[in-house]
Amino acid sequence: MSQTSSLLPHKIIGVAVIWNDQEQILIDRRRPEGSMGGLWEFPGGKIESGETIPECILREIDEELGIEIEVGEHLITIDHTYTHLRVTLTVHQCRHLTGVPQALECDEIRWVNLEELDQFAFPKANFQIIAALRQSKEVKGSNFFG
Ligand SMILES: Nc1nc2c([nH]c(=O)n2[C@H]2C[C@H](O)[C@@H](COP(=O)(O)OP(=O)(O)OP(=O)(O)O)O2)c(=O)[nH]1
Ligand SMILES: [Mg+2]
Repeated sequence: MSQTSSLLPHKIIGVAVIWNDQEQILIDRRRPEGSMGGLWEFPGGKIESGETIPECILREIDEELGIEIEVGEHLITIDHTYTHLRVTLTVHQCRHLTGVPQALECDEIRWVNLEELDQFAFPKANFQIIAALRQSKEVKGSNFFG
């Protein structure tokens, strides 16, 4: 890690890996303008003061996609330093409950399976999330809640 990382802005982010009944995961493409524009991500966003991570995830998913989810177990927490920014991504396994996802704050959304994730361009920190998802599937022999 670079010695100047403490001078960078630091964002604390709650991130949702949302599964549906077809064992697919919801991903969204960031808007073209702005940081990491055009890259795919797992939905989520910045924690607000007084919130827990599960509360942040529930709020962000309602704001960004207009759906209701169940926030399940913690998958992984990643601390990653980009050139301009440090992020702490706390990732939870989640289950889609109700509502059809809408691209309210992103460019595009898709349901994909674990194997298909490699076909999409994600920010660098996400390689660890995807690796953790694959490992979790191997260990448990199922994706989630299964
Ligand atoms: N939601 C989400 N963010 C990710 C992922 N991977 C990754 O590096 N990030 C980074 C991108 C952003 O810098 C940050 C997410 O915060 P955000 O979406 O609220 O931030 P933003 O830059 O879009 O919004 P803002 O500061 O302009 O309000 O975390 C991911 O899989 N999901
Ligand atoms: Mg966001």
